[in-house]
Amino acid sequence: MSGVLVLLEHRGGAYNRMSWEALAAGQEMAKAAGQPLTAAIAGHELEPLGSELAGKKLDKGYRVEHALLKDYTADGYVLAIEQLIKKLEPSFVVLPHTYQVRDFAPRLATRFGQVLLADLVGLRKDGDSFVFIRQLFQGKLNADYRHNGPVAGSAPCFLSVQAGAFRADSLEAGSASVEIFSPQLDAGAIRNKPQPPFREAAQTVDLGSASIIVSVGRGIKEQDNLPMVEELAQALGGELAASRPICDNGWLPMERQVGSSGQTVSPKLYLAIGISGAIQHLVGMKGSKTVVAINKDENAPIFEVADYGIVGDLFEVVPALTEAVKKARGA
Ligand SMILES: Cc1cc2nc3c(=O)[nH]c(=O)nc-3n(C[C@H](O)[C@H](O)[C@H](O)COP(=O)(O)OP(=O)(O)OC[C@H]3O[C@@H](n4cnc5c(N)ncnc54)[C@H](O)[C@@H]3O)c2cc1C
Repeated sequence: MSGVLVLLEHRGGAYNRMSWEALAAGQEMAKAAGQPLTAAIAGHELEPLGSELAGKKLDKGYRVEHALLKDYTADGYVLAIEQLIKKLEPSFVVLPHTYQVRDFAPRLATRFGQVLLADLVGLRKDGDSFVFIRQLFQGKLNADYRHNGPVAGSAPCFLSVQAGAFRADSLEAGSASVEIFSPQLDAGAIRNKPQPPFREAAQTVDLGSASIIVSVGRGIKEQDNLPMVEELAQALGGELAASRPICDNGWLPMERQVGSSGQTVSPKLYLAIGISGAIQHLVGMKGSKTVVAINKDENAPIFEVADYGIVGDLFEVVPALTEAVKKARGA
């Protein structure tokens, strides 16, 4: 038993970004452990995706192909991938922490008497083993986890990695052979009916292409206070965005949500106003060129990713900033 197996996810004939991030995590682990790296996709008629996978640095790729895998079902995926894992006997199985993975991966791990170590934000090598890092209490604590394995004959360690925790742009290119693996599947064993996939957020507002974003969090306290932040966004010529609680409250539409279950943005300027900086928010905006945070708590995690921080009451700072911007622009 040896090696790292990464399971990639695809939809509509394309991989999602988080799959490449999971593969980057797999490359890092394989390199650190000196173990082979394999990667797999499951579905039907996956040739173009297989060719794309062949261009990455890995030892081997697999297309887990069956007509019954054409549409995703948890039953189908668990049965098929279980067979691949039994054939390859990897030490680690790495997945992106997507909604689909949350649906089937715990059951897959249970088949091997394992749990899924979910939503990792990092890992490090410690002697012969790995330490995996997960966040607790809304990102206030980082916890270290170890797996007892790998030992001969033991089941693999199942891991899923959080969006943004590894960088897809650090993925190494290469040339790998990708072969077809045909699992034995029986229609009677697939009890789920394929459903339309869950969508994180409707994207009618394209925050992804905005160069200035003014983002507001729970520090704003009430919906009635939002126009104050809107005015700053307008003065700067930027788009208004928000953390999840603001959208969950219905104060702003879901498409303005930034984060792991919202949009991923990388503007030139990201203003975080009354946002604590939970990891689920940070993964959606940490690619921003310049981050300015306004928060009354000097220990708020947002300051760790901020280029400029203003420790203060947003109800004083925001109107003053809007005034200053208007003045500077001669408005
Ligand atoms: C599966 C999952 C997915 C999630 N996806 C997302 C996501 O996509 N996007 C997202 O944002 N969150 C997401 N979350 C929620 C996330 O964990 C946090 O709960 C959320 O980001 C917190 O939002 P916030 O920073 O606005 O609120 P809080 O954490 O409550 O922070 C409010 C901040 O405002 C500051 N503040 C208060 N009053 C003032 C004032 N007068 N002046 C200045 N500062 C003030 C406080 O100091 C505090 O730091 C997700 C959670 C889960 C479990």
